[in-house]
Amino acid sequence: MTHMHIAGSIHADATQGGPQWLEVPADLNALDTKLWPRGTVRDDDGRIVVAGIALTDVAQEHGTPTYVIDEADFRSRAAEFRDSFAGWSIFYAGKALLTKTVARWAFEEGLNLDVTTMGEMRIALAGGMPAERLGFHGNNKSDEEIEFALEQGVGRIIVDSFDEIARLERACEAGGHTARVLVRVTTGVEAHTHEYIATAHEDQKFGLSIMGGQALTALVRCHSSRFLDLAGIHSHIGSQIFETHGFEVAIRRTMRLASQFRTATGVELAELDLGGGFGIAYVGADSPLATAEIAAAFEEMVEHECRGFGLSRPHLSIEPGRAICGPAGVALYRVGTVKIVELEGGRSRVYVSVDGGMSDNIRPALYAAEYSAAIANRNSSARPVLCRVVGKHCEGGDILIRDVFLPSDIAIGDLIAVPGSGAYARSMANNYNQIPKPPVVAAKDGVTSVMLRRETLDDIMRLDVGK
Ligand SMILES: Cc1ncc(COP(=O)(O)O)c(C=O)c1O
Ligand SMILES: N[C@@H](CCCC[NH3+])C(=O)O
Repeated sequence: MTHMHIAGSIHADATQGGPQWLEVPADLNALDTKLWPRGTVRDDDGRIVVAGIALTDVAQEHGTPTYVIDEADFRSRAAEFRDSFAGWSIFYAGKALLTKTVARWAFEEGLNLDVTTMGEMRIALAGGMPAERLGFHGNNKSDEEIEFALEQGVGRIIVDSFDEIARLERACEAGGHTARVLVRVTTGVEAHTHEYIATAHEDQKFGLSIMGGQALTALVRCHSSRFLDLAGIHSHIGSQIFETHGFEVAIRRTMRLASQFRTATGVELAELDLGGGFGIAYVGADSPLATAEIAAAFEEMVEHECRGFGLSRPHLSIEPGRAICGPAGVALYRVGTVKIVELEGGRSRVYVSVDGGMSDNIRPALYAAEYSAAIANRNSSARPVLCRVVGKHCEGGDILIRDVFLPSDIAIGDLIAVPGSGAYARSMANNYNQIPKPPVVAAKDGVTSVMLRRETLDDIMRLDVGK
């Protein structure tokens, strides 16, 4: 196999769609610490070691693809939010990654949990998260979900529409419950992130508009309901956000809304929930703020707006998901084929196919999300080659990593580890091409334990009850 004419082996070439910013790494064996679970190293044999266990051993024990979650890393990030945002309520967003074990970790670290469906509620409760520590989200909660939440004593329901308010009141009346609610509002903030994960601009499905007046109407409506106990306002501007400006605007607009509510009712709202959205590093060029910096900025912004509107400081909440579980997770794949595709002008591109793809990580296909990767089973002194890491699905867009430098001796059987895979990978996994979903394995002190077992083809076959 020759790599003589591989474009991008010298530098990333924009004419091939290679990003200009992607620098040729000086040492492909070095691990950029901001991308990997804390404490990840290469051992003397060149194997990547996460939480004290070599990924080669993980692959041997659990097969590939597999998601590995470093328990200590998850817990340390949870604790960082708890400690940096002292006095705030932290709701870990279970949509990012939820298993019973993960719910228990969140609980043990003093966090609450944000859930969006019956399934998430059931897993959270089964993991020992007390119902009163759950915040129930969703723009189309079913009667069944609402009744279940009320019966279990879910701590708060974040209402998203007038239909839901009416549905919730009916369920409260029928079951003799009172529901503590927050009203999810759209602040009109254009969060600097992918369109599909920005959630506060006007023209999308979540929340009730501040600008259009529905948010205030909904707050007053909940306040005057004998079945609802209005806690306050909820705003979530989007996800994978690196700067605080969008939050600043959201805080100003929600505080203004709280002040308008006070004018309308004479009552000050007790709580403001600012949602999640804190970005993480997927590639070297990403530089997220430290949790403590975000907390300090938020405190200052809230204080400023409270002063401006003459409001007392409400109880504050946030809902980080990705920032807690994302960096804790690594996806492990095995290389199955390496193909050199000839391009125009005598150039070529290296396609490295792994044994997973868009069924276990839909994010690159859905959001053009970027990832990085490293060979996990060995060191290599071969020169860096710009590669495209692709999956095994029947889809040209089944690209896991569009551009990444890997050593030119990458070969069949090598293990590829993709950091930042703890969030929204397994939780958004699907069975495209009837591929079973990979397991999620917790790693701690050199030992792994399966949190979610690998789906089997039998599981999939059993669903097919046709003749
Ligand atoms: C209401 C709500 N809260 C919290 C989150 C968690 O977001 P992230 O994982 O970006 O922190 C989301 C997802 O975007 C969400 O929709
Ligand atoms: N699923 C999105 C983010 C969260 C959307 C939920 N509101 C992602 O993978 O980045």
